[in-house]
Amino acid sequence: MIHRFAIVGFDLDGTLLDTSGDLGAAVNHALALAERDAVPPDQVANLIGGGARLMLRRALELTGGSVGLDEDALFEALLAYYEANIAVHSSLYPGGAAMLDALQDAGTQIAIVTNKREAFARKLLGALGLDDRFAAIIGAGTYPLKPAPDALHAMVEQCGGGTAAFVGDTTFDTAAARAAALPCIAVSFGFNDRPARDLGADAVIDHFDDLIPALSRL
Ligand SMILES: O=C(O)COP(=O)(O)O
Ligand SMILES: [Mg+2]
Repeated sequence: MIHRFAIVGFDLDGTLLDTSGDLGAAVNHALALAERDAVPPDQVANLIGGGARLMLRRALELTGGSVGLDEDALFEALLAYYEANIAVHSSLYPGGAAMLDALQDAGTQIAIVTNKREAFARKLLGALGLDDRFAAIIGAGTYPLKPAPDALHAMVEQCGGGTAAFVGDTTFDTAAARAAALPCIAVSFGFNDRPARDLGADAVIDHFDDLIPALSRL
């Protein structure tokens, strides 16, 4: 046994996948409709983690506020653009494929819990040829968003129960894991809303090669 967990859950944006290019393009599409400047690529990561609505709100705040704008219409435009361009610049972080293989070879069930809309999460994972691997894919739509623990409880249930750990990149993930009483590992290469060592995780990894060793120490 390489680690003690029957289930390892992953956050999607900024944890398993670097989606900042496509999310950034979608948010900048909405900003352009509002005649706002684009958010520079190095600032896009700071907008992501609490769902698409919060991403748009944060982008509008950065570029002059939302007074006088039809935020609902901008949000719909953002979603439509994102859905049509969901996997143009998105890919697994380095070492992700080998790490998922190693977990599955060891008999571990892998799952996704994301604040991204579930249909989008499934479409993106499908476009990358990854959707068949996961025992559960849970996105926004059915349960309250992370940091609420509900989706993590549902993940364990959908995987048939057992000891679980969660891997994430923001305080939305670490707080959800804490609330669900699951051990949590933070990745330092994602869209961290605080320095990775301050996210409140049980361990921090800088590369997916270090995930299984970190799980085995929990
Ligand atoms: O949609 C978001 O803002 C974040 O999604 P995530 O939960 O996969 O990081
Ligand atoms: Mg994330």
